[in-house]
Amino acid sequence: MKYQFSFRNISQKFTRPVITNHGVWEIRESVIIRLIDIKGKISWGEIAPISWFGSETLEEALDFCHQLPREITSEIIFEIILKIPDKLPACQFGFESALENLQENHESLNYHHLNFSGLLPAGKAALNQWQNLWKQGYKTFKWKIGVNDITEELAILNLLIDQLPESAKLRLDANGGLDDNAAKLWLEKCDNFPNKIEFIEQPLPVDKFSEMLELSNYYSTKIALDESVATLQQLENCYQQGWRSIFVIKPGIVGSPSRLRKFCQQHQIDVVFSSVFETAIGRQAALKLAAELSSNNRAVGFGINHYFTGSIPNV
Ligand SMILES: O=C(O)CCC(=O)c1ccccc1C(=O)O
Ligand SMILES: [Mg+2]
Repeated sequence: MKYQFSFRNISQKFTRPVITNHGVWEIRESVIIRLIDIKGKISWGEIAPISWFGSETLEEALDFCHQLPREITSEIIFEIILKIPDKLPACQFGFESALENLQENHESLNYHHLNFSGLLPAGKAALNQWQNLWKQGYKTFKWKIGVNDITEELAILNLLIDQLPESAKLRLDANGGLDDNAAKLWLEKCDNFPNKIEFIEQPLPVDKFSEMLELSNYYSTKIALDESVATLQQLENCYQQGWRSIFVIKPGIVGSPSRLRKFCQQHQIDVVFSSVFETAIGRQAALKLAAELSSNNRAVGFGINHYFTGSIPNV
């Protein structure tokens, strides 16, 4: 049995640039891969790296694809996929999920029971955007912080909390952009609204693990690690070091789906699944994992497909 392998680099413009503590993100590039088996059955996969988040770069992913043969026998395809190095986590996800797609029928796919979190724009733009998402059924929102001056952001948070309906929940995502003092200010503030704030995501940079562990023991507002657990190795590491609060998992860059399943089944961790702004191809594979492995009924950070202008290009 033989598989035909091909791939293509695609790029899409965000409807509105994504602004985080890391800067302004305007264009999403990824690699779409295609496997065709001998019967002509086609399966897609997506490699959507975010190098500033700890995955490989797009160039490294493309280099990996370039060195693969265009025709792969079934004996070696599993070999290849199992041997993708850990420094290429987005490739591990793309290839393994493409192969899984070939092996199963799609009717088993059902993630309609999941709740979704909607992503608000940073800054005061959040104040006139949540209504739109609320109308579409979102009850959980995520707002980026650590982007503007903290006094200004804390004032916007007050307004946002006043405006949001009783049952709405809010997550704050600092993308590692706070210092110790700012993190404490935010956590103190959030402790005053225990029914409104679900958690603060990645308050401090990745190298400040023990400080975040300390903060999570001191404040009642939950802390979710995101950048700190971008890949499976990091996830395993933070778990070993005693993290028992929330873990954000971005399947698109975390690495091998089968290894992720194993980890989640072995350890009862509190997880939030989240997108890497992938196309419908990566999204479907990621949501499948979210449906299987989500815990505590936490909303998944996958908004709707309104991130990009235009439709998904032909591949
Ligand atoms: O998690 C979500 O709710 C949306 C996705 C998201 O915020 C995100 C998307 C791409 C890269 C980084 C992040 C992030 O959580 O920091
Ligand atoms: Mg985050």
